[in-house]
Formats: sequence, C-alpha cells, structure tokens
Amino acid sequence: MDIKISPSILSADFARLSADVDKVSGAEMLHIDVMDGHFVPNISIGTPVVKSLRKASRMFFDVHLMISDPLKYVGPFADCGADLITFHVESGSDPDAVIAAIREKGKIPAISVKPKTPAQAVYPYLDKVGMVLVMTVEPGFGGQSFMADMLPKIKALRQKAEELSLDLDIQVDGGIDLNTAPLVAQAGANVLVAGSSVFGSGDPAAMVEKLREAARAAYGRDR
Ligand SMILES: O=C(CO)[C@@H](O)[C@H](O)COP(=O)(O)O
Repeated sequence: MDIKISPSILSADFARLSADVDKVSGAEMLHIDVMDGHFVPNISIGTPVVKSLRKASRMFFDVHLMISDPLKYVGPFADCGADLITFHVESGSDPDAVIAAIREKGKIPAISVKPKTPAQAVYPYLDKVGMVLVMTVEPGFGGQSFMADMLPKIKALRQKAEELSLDLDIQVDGGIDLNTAPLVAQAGANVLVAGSSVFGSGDPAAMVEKLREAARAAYGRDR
C-alpha cells in the first residue's frame, strides 16, 4: 500500500492558512477538520474556508466531517472543493445514504470510527468506501496523546480488508508523530493524519517527508 501523509490544518495558523498549506504541498492530502460543536465539543471551520482554500491550493482535500448530520452537508462540502469526504458511523445519518450522496457528487466516501466504537461497526461498508478512518484520539481537539489501544483495531481492519481482497486505505488520526507513525504503519494503516507534529515543527515540509519515511519502513511489519 502507498503511504500517504495528510497534514491536519487544525494545527495551522488560521491567520496565515494559505501560507501554512503551501508549506505542506508535498504531502499526498490535506486534512480539513469540520466540527459542529454538537457531534464533538468544538467548532472549527465550514464551507467558506474550504472554498477559499480550494482557490489557493491544488492539493487533494481530505475533509473529515465531525458533525451530527453529514447527509445534509455532503453537497455543500463537495461543491466547495472536497475530494474525499469522511463521515462518522456514529453520526445521525444513514451510512448507506451518505455514501451514495458522496458518490453521486463524484467524490470518494470514507467512514470513521471513534475510539469506543469497534471495528466491526464499519465492516458492512468496507466494500463501499475508499477509506476507513480510525480515530486514535477522542475527536474534537488537536494535540492529544495517541491511544495505543487502537492498534488492534487497525490490525483487525487491515486483516478484514485483505480477507475481502479490498485495496482499502486505512487512515489514522490523532497523536501521530515520529514515534507513533511506525506503530500505526506496522499495524496496517497507510494514511497518516498529523497536525501538531507537522505544524508545530520548525520545518513542516521536512516533517511530512520524515513521517512518510518512518511509516514506509514499518508498514505491515507486524502482520
Ligand atoms: O480530528 C482531529 C481531532 O479531532 C485531528 O485531525 C487533529 O487535528 C489531529 O491533531 P494531532 O493529534 O495530530 O495534533
């Protein structure tokens, strides 16, 4: 599997967002966290910011909807520039309807699980999405510590994808840095979201490269 790095703009300087995004243009994706203050206890950004960023960047936009009613917002986020849209299996929308709405817009659907939700909750959707996101922190805030007890969940999902012969991207999000990148890659994750480790470093572009190399060297070693 290709290793992909998706820097999370939640840790960028919002007053200099475009300049910060340019610094990580060597990454495969740009992770954009959308929080509604209801599904998670924080409010981040919405469609106007994504629309403006779309004009300023040619990166692949990986939009993570941490919102209660993703079905209502798939259209607006797709129209303003998302390339891939992740929603939560725990949200209030019907997963099949959300996946269909994302596909109808010609975008890639992805489904996410919070730490307390078992991997099995997304098994019925694995052949319908392009990516599964395993949250490795409770969603809502950047800068939290990686939850190592999520490693078996990553392994179970990679194993299930292989059993089903699916070329599935498995993304992880929360507490990813040079220490944890090899652990998640070893367990079978190939798409790594990183916020504070990238934007909090002196050289975000170099950190993207280092994270990719660290994950590449460890990918699948555990299995
Ligand atoms: O979705 C979230 C938080 O809910 C993330 O995308 C964070 O932005 C990751 O930040 P770090 O843990 O890498 O600082």
